[in-house]
Amino acid sequence: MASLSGLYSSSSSLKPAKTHFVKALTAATRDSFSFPHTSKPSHPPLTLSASRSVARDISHADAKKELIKDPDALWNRYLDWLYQQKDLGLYLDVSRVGFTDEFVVDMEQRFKAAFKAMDDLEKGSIANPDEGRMVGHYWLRNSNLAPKPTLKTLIENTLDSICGFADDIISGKIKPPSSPAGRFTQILSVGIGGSALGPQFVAEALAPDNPPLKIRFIDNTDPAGIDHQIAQLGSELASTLVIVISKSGGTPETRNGLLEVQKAFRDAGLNFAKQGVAITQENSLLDNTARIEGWLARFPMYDWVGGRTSVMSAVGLLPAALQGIDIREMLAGAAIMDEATRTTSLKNNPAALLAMCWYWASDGVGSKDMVILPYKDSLLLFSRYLQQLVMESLGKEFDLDGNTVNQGLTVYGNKGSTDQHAYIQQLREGVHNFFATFIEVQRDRPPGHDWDLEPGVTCGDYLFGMLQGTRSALYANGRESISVTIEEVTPRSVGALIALYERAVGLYAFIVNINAYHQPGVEAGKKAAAEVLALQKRVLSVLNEASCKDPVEPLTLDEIADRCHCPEEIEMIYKIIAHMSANDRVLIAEGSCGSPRSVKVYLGECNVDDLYA
Ligand SMILES: O=P(O)(O)OC[C@H]1O[C@H](O)[C@H](O)[C@@H](O)[C@@H]1O
Repeated sequence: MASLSGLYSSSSSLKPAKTHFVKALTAATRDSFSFPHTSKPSHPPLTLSASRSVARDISHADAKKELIKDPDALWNRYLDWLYQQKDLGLYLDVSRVGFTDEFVVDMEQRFKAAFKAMDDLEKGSIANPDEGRMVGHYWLRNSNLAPKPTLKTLIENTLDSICGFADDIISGKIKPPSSPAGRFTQILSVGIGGSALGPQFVAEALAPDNPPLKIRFIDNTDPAGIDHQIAQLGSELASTLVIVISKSGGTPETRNGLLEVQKAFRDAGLNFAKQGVAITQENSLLDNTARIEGWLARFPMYDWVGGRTSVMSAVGLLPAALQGIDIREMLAGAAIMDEATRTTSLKNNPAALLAMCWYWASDGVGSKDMVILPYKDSLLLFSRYLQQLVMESLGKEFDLDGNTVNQGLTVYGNKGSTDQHAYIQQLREGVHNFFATFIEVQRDRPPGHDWDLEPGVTCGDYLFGMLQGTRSALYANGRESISVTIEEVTPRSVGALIALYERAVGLYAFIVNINAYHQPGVEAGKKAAAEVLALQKRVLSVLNEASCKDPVEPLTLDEIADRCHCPEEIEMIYKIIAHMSANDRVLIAEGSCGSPRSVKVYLGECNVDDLYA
C-alpha cells in the first residue's frame, strides 16, 4: 500500500498521487462507515457530493465568513495554503478556515511587529513585563540562543545531568535502599499544573508499552486520589522514585502530596529521602527541604521558564528519560520547529498561520472555542496540555496598555473518533461557537503490523475516514477547521507539536497585545483558598472553646459566626461545618425543620435530645 506520507512530501509539486488518496477518501465517505452485517442507516449517508449540496443550502449567519464551496476552488486553496515541514513530517492545512485575502494583508502588517517582539524575546528581552522576567523556554532546545554564557552552560549541564541520572537509575547503578526488585521500577510524580500536564501528555504520547520505569501521577490534593495511587503501588513503593515538581516550591497541592507520600513511606518503614527527587527553583522551600533532608537528587527550574512552557526543562525531560523516551529527539523536534517558526513570512510560518486562524475564527476576542481533536489515542492529553498553555497564557483581564480586554481562547476536546460519539452532534448541527483542530497521524501501526479487517480496509482506514468525514461534514455545515498532520507519534514530532503551539500562543499574544507569560488570576484563587482555611481554623477554635464547657455548649451557625466576628461569612461557615461533619470532625444536630438555619454544632459528648427540647 503506497505510503500516505508520499502524498504530502512529493518533491515535484504539491499535487499528491491522486489515485490512492482520493479513492480512500471517497470510499470511506461514501460508505459513511456502514459496518459489515449491520442494517443501513435510515437516512441516506452523507456522501462527499451530498455534503456539498448541504453546504450550498446553509445560510451563513456571518457574511464575513462565507466559506468557499466549489470543490476545485477548495482544492486549489488547500494546495495554495498547505504548509509542509518535511524534516519533521509535519503538515498544516488551514484551507478550511475562511479568512479572506484582505484579512491576510491586514494580518501580515500586524505580524511584522509580532515577529520583531518574538525575536526580541528570544534575545532575552523582558517579555514578561508584569513579573520583570525574560522568557527563555526556546533556549532549552538551543542553548546557543541563551543571552548569557552562564545560562547556556546551565542548560547544557542540566541536560547532561538529567541523562546521566536517568541512565544510572535505569541501569540500577542507583538503586532503592530496600527493594526486592534491586532497582527502581516506578515513578511517582507529585506536581500540578505545568508541573504535571507536560509530563502527563508526554507519558501518554510516548511511553513504551514496557517502560524501564512506569509513571503515575499525584496532581491534586484529593486524599482519595492520593490513597489510590499509593494503594496501586503497594509493595512497589519500595522501588518507587518520587519526583516532586514545583517551580515555586510552595504550591499547596504539591506540598500536601509530598507530605502524604512521606507519611506512606514512614508507614511502610521506608526512607523517603533515599527515593526522593526534587525539581524546583534554587532555594525554594522545596529545594531547601530536599537539600536539608538529603534527597537523592535535585534538578533546577528557572524563573525564565513558565510552568506551562516547562516540559522541555527537567520538568518534562527527567520523567520522560526515566521512561526510556529519547529526550534529545524531543528537543531536536522542538528546535527544528522553533527554527521553522522564526521565519517572518506569514504564509511560511506554521505558528503564525495558526495564530492568524485563531484570530479569524474567534474575532481576536475568543468568540469561538478551539476544539482539539487528535485522531490518535496516544495524543489524548494534548487538549488538556493545551488548555493550560493556551488559556493560562491568553486568558487575561488586561492588555499590555492596561485596557480591560478579558481576552482568551477556550480549549477543549479529547480524541477522535471517540468524541464523535459524545459531542460532535452539537458541533455538526448545534450552536456554532467553535472551530476545530484535527490532529492527524498518518502512520497507523509500525510497519508489518497492519492487516485488513475487511478486504482492502484496515482499522486505521476507519480512523482516517472518520477524521476526514468529520472534517468534511463540519465544513459542509459552515464549521471551520484546521488540520495538523504528522507522520507518526515520535519524540521528535511531539517536541515539534509542543513548540508549534508555544510559538503560536506567543505570536497570538503579541497580536492581541497581552502578556502571555504571567498568571495573576491564579494567585486570586490561591489567596481565597487560604482565607477559607483561616476561617476554618477560627471555627474550630470557637467550637473547641464551647466544647470545654460542662455540659458541652452546642452552637448555632449564627453564634459561631458572631464568635468568629464575621457574620457575613455564615454561608461559608456552614459549608466548612458540613464538610467537617461529613468527615466526622464535628457533630451536627438538626432541628425538625431540617434547615441549615436550625443546626446546632458541637464537639465531644452532648445530649442531643435536650438541644431542641
Ligand atoms: O510548579 P508550581 O510552582 O508548583 O506551579 C504549578 C502551577 O501553579 C499555578 O497554577 C500556575 O498558574 C501554573 O502556571 C503552575 O504550573
